[in-house]
Amino acid sequence: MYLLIINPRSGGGAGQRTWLSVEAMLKARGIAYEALFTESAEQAEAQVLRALARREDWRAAILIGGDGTIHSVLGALRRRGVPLGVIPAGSGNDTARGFGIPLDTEAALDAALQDGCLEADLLAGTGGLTLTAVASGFDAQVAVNVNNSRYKRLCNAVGAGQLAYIIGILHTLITFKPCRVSVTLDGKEQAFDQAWLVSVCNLPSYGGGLLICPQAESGDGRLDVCVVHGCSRAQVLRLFPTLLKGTHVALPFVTMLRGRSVAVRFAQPRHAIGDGEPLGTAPLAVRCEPGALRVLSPLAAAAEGRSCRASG
Ligand SMILES: Nc1ncnc2c1ncn2[C@@H]1O[C@H](COP(=O)(O)OP(=O)(O)OP(=O)(O)O)[C@@H](O)[C@H]1O
Repeated sequence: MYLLIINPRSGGGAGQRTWLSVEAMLKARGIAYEALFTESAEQAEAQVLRALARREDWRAAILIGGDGTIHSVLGALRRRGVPLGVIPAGSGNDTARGFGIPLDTEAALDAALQDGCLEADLLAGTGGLTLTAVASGFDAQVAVNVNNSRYKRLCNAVGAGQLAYIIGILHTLITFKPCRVSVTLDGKEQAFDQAWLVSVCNLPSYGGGLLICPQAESGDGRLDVCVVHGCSRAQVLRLFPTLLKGTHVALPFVTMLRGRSVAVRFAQPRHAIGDGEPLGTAPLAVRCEPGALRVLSPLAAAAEGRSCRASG
């Protein structure tokens, strides 16, 4: 029996449209499932826990939504053995990208119905559990500004969602002031002056494919950290296109770190987001929780040592 978890509102209504086509595919293939529509991020974890407790023969929890929806159910799936399948229906879909899950609905359903899964780490700490990245500073401020803006609604209404983020970057670039940050990695503290952002990653990309930590691997028991510091506004602006290929790692004002736990303390209050959802402005403390989640992934077949079977 499969549990389908659906956020109809994800991707501006893509969740509902995707569900309708998945429902038709499941019926056509004669696959047994129960559908659970989550009402809000706050209630989702309890809804999923209740559903999981109702029976013991769940083969997988297949989620239709974006990274924010996945974020809301991580607590229910952590260390539970029921693997997570993802049918992307968000605007960013960085979880799907990180696990090699196709963006096409039928191909993603195929990936969720096969048995190969990966043991994935989670980021635990400030704001609970995160699967993709905890971002703080400039990038989080862009997300907060875009979400609170009128231009986001205007851009979405004309089908130009990406444009809202370009406007958001320019808008934030004018107002944001870098400041000193202390980054304590596995107990060792380093300080960076004029810091723009510190991103703590479990998967390589955030923001819809921006490769902020291109070397990050979800199952290596480590978190990857990207610090952007000591650069001008023009250099930050030029940094964004390089994130599409992850070539920013070679720039002199970018420092990449790797470890098991990290604490981030900016000299000024700075916003943070986890899986694209707001986490507030408190200092961050994040640790890697190895193998806390099983994810159904087409990459499982090629992964040595960290692949698992959904039925096992
Ligand atoms: N489980 C849930 N059920 C209902 N609503 C949710 C749930 N989780 C989050 N939400 C709300 O729905 C919004 C959209 O969901 P989601 O983040 O999955 O899609 P998105 O923002 O379009 O895509 P992405 O996160 O991939 O960019 C979230 O920002 C949040 O406000």
